[in-house]
Amino acid sequence: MSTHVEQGLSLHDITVRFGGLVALEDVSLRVSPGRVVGVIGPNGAGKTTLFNVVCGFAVPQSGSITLDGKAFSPKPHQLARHGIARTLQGVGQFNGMTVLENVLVGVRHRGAGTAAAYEALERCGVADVADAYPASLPNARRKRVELARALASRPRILMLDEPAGGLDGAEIDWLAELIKAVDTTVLLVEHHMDLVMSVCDEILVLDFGKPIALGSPAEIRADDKVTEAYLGTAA
Ligand SMILES: Nc1ncnc2c1ncn2[C@@H]1O[C@H](COP(=O)(O)OP(=O)(O)OP(=O)(O)O)[C@@H](O)[C@H]1O
Repeated sequence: MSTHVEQGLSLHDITVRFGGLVALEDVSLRVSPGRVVGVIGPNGAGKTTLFNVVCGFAVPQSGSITLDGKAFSPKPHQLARHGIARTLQGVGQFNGMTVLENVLVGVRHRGAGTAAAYEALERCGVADVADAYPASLPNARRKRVELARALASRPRILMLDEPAGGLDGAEIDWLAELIKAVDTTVLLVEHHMDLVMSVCDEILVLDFGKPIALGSPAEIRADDKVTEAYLGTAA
């Protein structure tokens, strides 16, 4: 008799429709503990929708999600309770709070405190702006603060939504090193192919909502369907 329980986050045959448009069609994905899993695809492929499903911002018409083998219905306000932290495409920070106060929002519920917030800010190289207001910072620094906010809760699953957006080469290199160094499971939705290829253990490729490939970076690079999907768009 097997007592094996599937650890981590799994999506099973997820379908999401917006009216007549199928944004995700029968998408399955397993995000095992400690892995960095990337989701890529041309514009409109369904990447953000998949991220939104895991965060509870979008509810699938069919399919299911499990967390450590148990049925999971994500709710945005309950993610922290399940050890899931996310960054958003924009930099969703409260402008009326300082950088430190923003990061504390991520740790307060877990009984940790200022030390954990500073540790995350230091790790992301932005402890020097702890007392600044996010709006006064350049985009790249704000994105680092957003990462610090997510990391400060010491999540077991870190979800990153287009973290490379708007960053230059040096910042993307820094981000790649950070993702490789975090000892947590990562689900990364990203356009920047070099970043995805350099940090991911496994990559899911979506095209018009359909999963067209799943494999290691080397397998994805060599997959003709993936090349076709990208060459077939103007992006
Ligand atoms: N709330 C919504 N209402 C209607 N259609 C939507 C909604 N959200 C997404 N879509 C549509 O679903 C499809 C998938 O969109 P999604 O944003 O998930 O793709 P994406 O891969 O993240 O694209 P991009 O790379 O451009 O960010 C697109 O055709 C999009 O127009």
